[in-house]
Amino acid sequence: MQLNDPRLFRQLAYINGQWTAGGRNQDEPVLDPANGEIIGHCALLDAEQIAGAVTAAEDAFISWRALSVEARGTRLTRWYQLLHEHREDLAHLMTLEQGKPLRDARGEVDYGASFIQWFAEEARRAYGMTIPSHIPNAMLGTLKEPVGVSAMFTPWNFPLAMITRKAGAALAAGCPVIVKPANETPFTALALAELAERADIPPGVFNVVTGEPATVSEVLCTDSRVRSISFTGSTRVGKLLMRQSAGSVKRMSLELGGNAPFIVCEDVDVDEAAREAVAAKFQTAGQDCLAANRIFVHRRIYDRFLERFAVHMKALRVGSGMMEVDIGPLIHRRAVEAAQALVEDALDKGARLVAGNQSMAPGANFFIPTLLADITSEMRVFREETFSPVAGVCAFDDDEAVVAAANDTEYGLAAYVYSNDVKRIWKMMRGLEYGMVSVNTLKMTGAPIPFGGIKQSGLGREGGAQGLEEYLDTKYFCLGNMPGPSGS
Ligand SMILES: NC(=O)c1ccc[n+]([C@@H]2O[C@H](COP(=O)([O-])OP(=O)(O)OC[C@H]3O[C@@H](n4cnc5c(N)ncnc54)[C@H](O)[C@@H]3O)[C@@H](O)[C@H]2O)c1
Ligand SMILES: N[C@@H](CC=O)C(=O)O
Repeated sequence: MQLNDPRLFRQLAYINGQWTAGGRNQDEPVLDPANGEIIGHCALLDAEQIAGAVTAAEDAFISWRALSVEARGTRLTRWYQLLHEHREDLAHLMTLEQGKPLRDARGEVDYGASFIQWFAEEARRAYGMTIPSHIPNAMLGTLKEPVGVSAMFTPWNFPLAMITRKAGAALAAGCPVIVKPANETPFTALALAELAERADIPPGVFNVVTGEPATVSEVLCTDSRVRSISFTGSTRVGKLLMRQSAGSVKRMSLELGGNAPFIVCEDVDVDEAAREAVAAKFQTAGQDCLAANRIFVHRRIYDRFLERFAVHMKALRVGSGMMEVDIGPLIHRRAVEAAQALVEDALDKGARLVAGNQSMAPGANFFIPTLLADITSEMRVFREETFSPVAGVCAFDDDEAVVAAANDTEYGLAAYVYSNDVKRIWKMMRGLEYGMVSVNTLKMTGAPIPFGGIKQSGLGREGGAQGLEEYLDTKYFCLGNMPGPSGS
């Protein structure tokens, strides 16, 4: 691997400021999804080593929380700057292990770094309040205090930004962090640890543990010293972590699956809406919790929309993320097989294949963008998060029915509406049971916004002022028998 700074490529876990090999030196290979070649190995820590990370974080909590908000902010700002200085290396590492096009990986470094900068500043505004007293001669109020050791499980689709969106908030709030990156993408996380060390984030404050997911989650979710669990990934694993954490009643932040509806009304520019829908569907090869999963198009423009969608979709270049492409490989072969199974299920149940020829795939882990028309709610492609470049489209006739169809899912993360009629937009936006609704634009995320879902898409919010709250407890105080305003 050719990095400008080879020290960013770390194959050991990072605990208490020490690069740590697995128990009995155990490790596992990490593969390049574009060609299946081994990029390197990551340590498989045992339960005792992971408990050691909790001890280190708990010890570090005392001095980290005691630092002034400026002192923590200075270190976070330095970390943010280092991410920018090493943008190219971080993007290369990310493309190697995740597969996304280099251009997208560079975008993710910028996106991920922006959370660190945001929270370095936002922590200054962790205000408590005073409360007009109902008790004679008492002063009432609240303080904000860090929750304590925070463990975070992060996914392979955004190996950098999902760490910084959680860790930036926790560190700024005064909480030490233990990150468990996805086993598919540990190297970006370990490079972040190297940069955290260079930014003078003290030992024990930012730890990265790698290992068997079940071993790591068993330790971190059941240890009562860990006060908060944050997870981004599938709803299935989110529920598992909730169950594991219930015994020690932890703070839970969950950013789980989505099944985003993308609603296109008949009053829009059809070609433009089709172009946007293609971008919304195929970002990160469809492996994105915000990806448009069910595309509802008004019947009056349905045929033209399908035609324009197919044109824009076919223009997408598929290949290794190291080349000039729009779509890289899926994360592994299982994901390709899962996509194929979704397509077969839809075709068996009457969907129409408009475009998508899998025989053109440039390798075993690639999936050619596929467009299915006339999907129905009986099909898996409608009910499940496809997490692949498979687009399902269906026609609608009236607004109330489309909102009801869009809400016909256990998920509630993001929804898109395209229309030029402000009253219609407002009505749909209020009716959609989603944590985030984006109108006439794809670009909705960023550090200042409260990212998150309702229903089985999760709990809590990341980013914005709300993102900091996830790592703060409210302490109420009542000072009794105080002198009155006159000093009496
Ligand atoms: N919301 C997101 O950003 C996001 C990201 C990745 C995956 N997903 C979901 O995952 C599905 C496909 O991905 P998959 O097959 O890898 O899903 P998965 O649920 O098997 O795994 C998702 C992630 O969870 C981790 N994981 C698995 N078991 C765990 C455990 N016991 N403790 C802690 N972590 C554990 C894995 O390491 C992996 O990184 C998609 O349908 C999508 O819903 C969502
Ligand atoms: N694309 C999302 C991450 C979920 O997969 C984001 O922008 O945060």
